[in-house]
Amino acid sequence: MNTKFSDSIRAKKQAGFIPVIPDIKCTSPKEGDLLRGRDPAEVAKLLAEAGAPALSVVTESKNFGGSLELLERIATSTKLPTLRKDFITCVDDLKITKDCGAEAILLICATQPFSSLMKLYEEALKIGLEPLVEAHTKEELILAGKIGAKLVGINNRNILELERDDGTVSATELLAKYKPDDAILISESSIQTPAQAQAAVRAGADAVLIGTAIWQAENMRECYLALSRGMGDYV
Ligand SMILES: O=C(O)c1ccccc1NCC(=O)[C@H](O)[C@H](O)COP(=O)(O)O
Repeated sequence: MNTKFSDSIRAKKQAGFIPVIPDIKCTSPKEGDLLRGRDPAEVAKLLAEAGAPALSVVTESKNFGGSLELLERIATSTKLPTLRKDFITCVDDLKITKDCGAEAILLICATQPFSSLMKLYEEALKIGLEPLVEAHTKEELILAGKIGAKLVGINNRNILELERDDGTVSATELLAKYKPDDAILISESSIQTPAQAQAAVRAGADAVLIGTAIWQAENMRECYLALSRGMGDYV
């Protein structure tokens, strides 16, 4: 059985690194094609070998070019705990995610009312998936606390604008203090440099989730290593 998503993040942090979760995303609604001919599963392998504690795979197809097949390929080939990022709306989505071999599932506060979020949260735990509850405002972080979330994300961008807005790490700096006390906090999106990854950690994040900067780097491995050390002038 794979290590739990949250345990893997904790272990990387205890080893003295910034736990950087690479986001395997084929297309960015803002930047276009990120693959540029590369096989995303091979990239996932490369980043796993560079020391990633966990992976995120965007499965939404229309805007991000993802798929469940890709999730399954990556979850089964890397053996790293894998998060499915998509707009999850029903219990069937959870079962399918588990069947693909994922360990964690994204639940977005902005996309549904409290009652359905709560139901999905409880069902995810029953099925054996760790729910990452994603917030973009103070109110949503308070909601995450009411749900009892132990894994919380601050998306520095507004996902309802499909990543076309210019988020910055200052969203994490402003909001981190509202996260539930005992939750692991992940700062997501718009982190481009080691200094920004450091800033997220200084603000209270336990981990960062980074896609575009790694995909656009000339040397993905070196970029990954610089981000996880929080230093260097890569990117
Ligand atoms: O995060 C979401 O809510 C989400 C839901 C469905 C599809 C995609 C979604 N987000 C995309 C991302 O997670 C970003 O790619 C990720 O945070 C990395 O951002 P960046 O480093 O700016 O590419």
